[in-house]
Amino acid sequence: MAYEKIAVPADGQAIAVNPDNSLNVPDNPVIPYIEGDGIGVDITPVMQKVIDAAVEKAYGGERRLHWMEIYAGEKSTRLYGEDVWLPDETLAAIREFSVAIKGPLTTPIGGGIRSLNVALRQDLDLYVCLRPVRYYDGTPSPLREPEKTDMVIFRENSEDIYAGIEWQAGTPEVKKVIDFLQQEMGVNKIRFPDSSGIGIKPVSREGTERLVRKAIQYAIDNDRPSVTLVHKGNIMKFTEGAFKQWGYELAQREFGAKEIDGGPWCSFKNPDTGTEIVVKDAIADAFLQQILLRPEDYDVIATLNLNGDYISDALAAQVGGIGIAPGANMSDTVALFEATHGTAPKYAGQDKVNPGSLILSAEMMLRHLGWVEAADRVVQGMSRAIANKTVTYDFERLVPGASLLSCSGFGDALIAQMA
Ligand SMILES: NC(=O)C1=CN([C@@H]2O[C@H](COP(=O)(O)OP(=O)(O)OC[C@H]3O[C@@H](n4cnc5c(N)ncnc54)[C@H](OP(=O)(O)O)[C@@H]3O)[C@@H](O)[C@H]2O)C=CC1
Ligand SMILES: O=C(O)CCC(=O)C(=O)O
Ligand SMILES: [Mg+2]
Repeated sequence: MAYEKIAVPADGQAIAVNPDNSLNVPDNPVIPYIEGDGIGVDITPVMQKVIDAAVEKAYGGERRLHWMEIYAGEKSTRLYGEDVWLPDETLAAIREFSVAIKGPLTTPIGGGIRSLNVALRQDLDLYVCLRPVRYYDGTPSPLREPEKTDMVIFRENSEDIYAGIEWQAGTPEVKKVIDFLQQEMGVNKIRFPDSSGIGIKPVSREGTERLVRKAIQYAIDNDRPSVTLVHKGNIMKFTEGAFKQWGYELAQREFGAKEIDGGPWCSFKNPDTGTEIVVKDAIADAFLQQILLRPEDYDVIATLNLNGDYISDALAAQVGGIGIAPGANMSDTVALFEATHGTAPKYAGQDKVNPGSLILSAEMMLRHLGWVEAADRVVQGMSRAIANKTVTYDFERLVPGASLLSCSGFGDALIAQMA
């Protein structure tokens, strides 16, 4: 496809998706990347340098990523025009090249601009937000035994209140919605109808099933002992309660799970290893205290969009903070890797923040490509740099005796530790 502002590297090749959704990865794949707003300018080049070094060390020049810049957010408005936050060709490039990575993008609070991060997920139907949470030795943590936190979050990425269906208080539109609810639906529980904004929370069986299916399959493929459906179904019965119900039904119907002691928990044998996988559920508020008190009880987490957003940052804090928490947004054919944190605007351009989150997101990307030798080197470099206490400000302020490195300095320390 011909692009207007995107320069496709002449010596790179597109990753192809096979009919069974596996990837056909050439040795010179083109990887589209969005630099990101705020600290994107600091962390993205460091991530690229670390990943290039890991690939070089692993494959000695036989394999190389060909980075291709694509645009979204403030940089896009400078290039394409002041109202163009997410150009069509950015979406087209991610679709064409199948695997991409992005820095964080700003979403102003209130006002009319909706989240570009959410828009990317919705437009590309990247319905899984995958966020693994694990401990690296030496990382500062508020827990006594942080190594017991080892979870993988599957956050539903396309529905829930993130669908952005809402109307502002005081507008004719919200009045129409409230009139409809009161007059035609018999609703009499809107406490202050004249000054309410209204938001809608769609949660479907299809959306739930495709997410829970991925979470259970991940538990099978990675020999994990449990999948926990996290919801607030006691209050939101037909959305979060239905998510739980549909999740259990799917586990029984598609994976042959059987109820334990009359249910609703159920379990089945991993077809690959024969070990038992338990499918259970937890109510979101109780879950947030359980992860602090008994993190070892939880492995794979399947949850709705808003819960997943909260849980991601809370769990990240247990093992060092959002500065090193990685993630990916995935459909069956496209994967867009991204840090869990945002644009941290007060640190933008200072070469200060931790690039670990984006680097570990790229490490997930290498694994997704099947380039495990390079991915392993990234983990090795990260583990050793942290264990050596050569860290960025966020860790340095919490670790006695640590040496303070800049964002780029940490990238270099990580590279120096790779075999
Ligand atoms: N996927 C995305 O692109 C996301 C975008 N956003 C957007 O980002 C903007 C800012 O959001 P905000 O709520 O401030 O959240 P941020 O995640 O940007 O920052 C919150 C705090 O987290 C810490 N932090 C974040 N990133 C790093 C890092 N790389 N290294 C070390 N510490 C880090 C800093 O803590 P401290 O002050 O203690 O140093 C920072 O002040 C908003 O517009 C929001 O919508 C938010 C989340 C995700
Ligand atoms: O899009 C945003 O501005 C925030 C998104 C977010 O917090 C997340 O995806 O974790
Ligand atoms: Mg978030």
